[in-house]
Amino acid sequence: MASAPAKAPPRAGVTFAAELTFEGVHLHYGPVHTLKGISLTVNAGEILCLLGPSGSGKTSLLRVAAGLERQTSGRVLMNGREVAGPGRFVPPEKRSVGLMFQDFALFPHMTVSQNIRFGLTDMATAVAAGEAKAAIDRVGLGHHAGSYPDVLSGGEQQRVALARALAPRPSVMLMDEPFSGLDTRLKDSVRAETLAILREMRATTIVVTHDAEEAMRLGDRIALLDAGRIVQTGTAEDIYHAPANLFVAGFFAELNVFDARVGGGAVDTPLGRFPATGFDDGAKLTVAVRTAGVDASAYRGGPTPAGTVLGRITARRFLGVTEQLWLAVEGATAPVRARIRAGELARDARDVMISVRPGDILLFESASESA
Ligand SMILES: Nc1ncnc2c1ncn2[C@@H]1O[C@H](COP(=O)(O)OP(=O)(O)OP(=O)(O)O)[C@@H](O)[C@H]1O
Repeated sequence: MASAPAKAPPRAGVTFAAELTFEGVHLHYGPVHTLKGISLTVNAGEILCLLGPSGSGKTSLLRVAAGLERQTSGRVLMNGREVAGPGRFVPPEKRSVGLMFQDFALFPHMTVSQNIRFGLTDMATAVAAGEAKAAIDRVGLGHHAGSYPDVLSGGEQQRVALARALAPRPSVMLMDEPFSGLDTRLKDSVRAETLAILREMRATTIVVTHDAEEAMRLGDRIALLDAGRIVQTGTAEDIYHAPANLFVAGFFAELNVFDARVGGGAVDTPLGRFPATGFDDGAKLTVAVRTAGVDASAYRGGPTPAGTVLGRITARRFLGVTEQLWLAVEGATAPVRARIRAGELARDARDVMISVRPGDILLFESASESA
């Protein structure tokens, strides 16, 4: 039998994952109605990303799940058992939840080892020491067990915070923007390693983020929050391909947006005429075209192929793999933006033929009409 690679990290202890359910949860902070009827189930062992703009209520929902905040109405259940509701409130320390915050919240006067053992007070000393050591080794910080947090890098502090949250083997892990304090280069590797550990532990996890790409990288599913309401829940692919509304579409991709009215089963936009299947003639639509779905090739005169419109480059910016173009197009009140592969358009191109990939056109009934 092949032996395991010498440097394989020790494996993380497995938790007993719980299903976590929110039922019609409302939360008021005085006059501020922060959560407006949240109903959501996070399956046992699932990693769910709670995504939304600043102030949408992500942290508040996490605090309700942890028991740090008591909702105004509605219920929270773990494995079908009410942990917060009209008649029952289980305090945070009795919920088997692990918490990890954006600033890591390590105790500066405690060593790495003491920080991790902090959450293991219910265990016999020898057992706690063993569990803490296993958690430290799993995040690769065995050599720093006796160090104080201030000598650790940001990435190392993140790993201590992760080990501390996971050492008691919580049934549910709640992570509030756990990577936002890290620089971009470090973020990718720390995120991948964290994900690997969460998968090993099989803890039910909610990760709060305001970054759609991060949510797509991490989550089995994503729940998108806007102003205290969940606007859509699904896999990254589901949401990207079939966003529920313009807000969701705009959260997942950069868009060009036009207003149009359906006529003859289609809409006319500055980028061409697109089919409007499923909408009534006369309906007012918002047409969103992902910038990554707009293509441009140099125009050197003569007739243009069907399905293309002409535009003039007003600005272009090299971004490494891609290039961003700003295009003046007849009928468009704002510059049309295109995200093309870098190097595909001649440097001297000025006038271009623009085409749009059908899969990148999204049609929504205009808010004023659907209200
Ligand atoms: N303790 C509090 N007292 C009063 N209002 C609060 C309190 N905590 C949060 N809020 C308000 O509730 C709303 C949601 O805040 P929350 O922190 O949950 O949003 P968030 O989506 O996590 O935002 P961010 O990404 O900026 O952290 C905001 O309007 C906020 O001002």
